[in-house]
Amino acid sequence: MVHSITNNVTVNDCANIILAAGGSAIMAQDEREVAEITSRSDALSLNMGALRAQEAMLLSAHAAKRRKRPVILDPVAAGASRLRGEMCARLLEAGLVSVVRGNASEVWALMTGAQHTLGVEVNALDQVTEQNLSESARRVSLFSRETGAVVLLSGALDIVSDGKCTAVLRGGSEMMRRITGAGCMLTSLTAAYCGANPENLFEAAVAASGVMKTCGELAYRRVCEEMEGTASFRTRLIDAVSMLTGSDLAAKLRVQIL
Ligand SMILES: Nc1ncnc2c1ncn2[C@@H]1O[C@H](COP(=O)(O)OP(=O)(O)OP(=O)(O)O)[C@@H](O)[C@H]1O
Ligand SMILES: Cc1ncsc1CCO
Ligand SMILES: [Mg+2]
Repeated sequence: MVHSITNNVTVNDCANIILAAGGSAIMAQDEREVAEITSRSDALSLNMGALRAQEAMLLSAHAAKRRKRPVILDPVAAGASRLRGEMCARLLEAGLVSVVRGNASEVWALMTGAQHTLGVEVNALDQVTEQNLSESARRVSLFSRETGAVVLLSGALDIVSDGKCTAVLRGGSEMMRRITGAGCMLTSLTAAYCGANPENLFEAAVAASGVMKTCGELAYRRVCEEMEGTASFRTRLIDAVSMLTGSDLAAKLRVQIL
């Protein structure tokens, strides 16, 4: 059971991907009930696209900490306004975050306080490439040690680190960037797997990254076969998660431990 405080743009996709993965979803933001809902859930997902629910986020995060439930932070557009960066910093500095899942611009903004992202999408200059991979992985690992949170930085290459071990996952599809919410869905999937595997959040984050990359490939293959576009891709992505088997995943998964 994942309790999500998330944005209105992608909330339905977030609920559906959790269900597709075998979890249950509850979206709740009212300050009078959130602590109770979090206490009864296995994981809490906080998405900065729902910044109006700041008080609810803090109440929920404290409830999760009391119950030792993992808290997954999606720092949506962390570099786009001071308020977003400050709220993320507040949660991180209070030790309320177990896993951070963001794109490169968001993670670098949290690390440096820089505000050069215009919106929710990654800035091309920030992206992880094969050329800057080892330096990027070093920074992600450092950020994980600084915050005590597992960090999942997503993009063409996903990097996952718990400060000791760092993994790189390749694959997925360019089309994942042409829909809104692939990142929010990855955050939701991460929360579902962290709720199911609270003893090993690094492994849970690697699993979420690997499932999303694999399903992005399966969905892309399907839309190409059917000559479909981005709206169908979004549907096919959730379809692929709901139909994925362990052997499909084992056959496709490519995890490199650095
Ligand atoms: N160029 C790419 N090639 C392959 N996979 C990609 C690419 N870009 C993103 N992805 C995948 O898309 C998913 C979402 O990651 P992304 O970094 O785009 O999130 P985001 O920027 O937070 O998205 P949003 O805010 O729109 O939800 C991840 O599974 C990631 O691996
Ligand atoms: C487009 C958008 N704006 C705030 S949240 C969100 C969803 C993708 O992050
Ligand atoms: Mg995002």
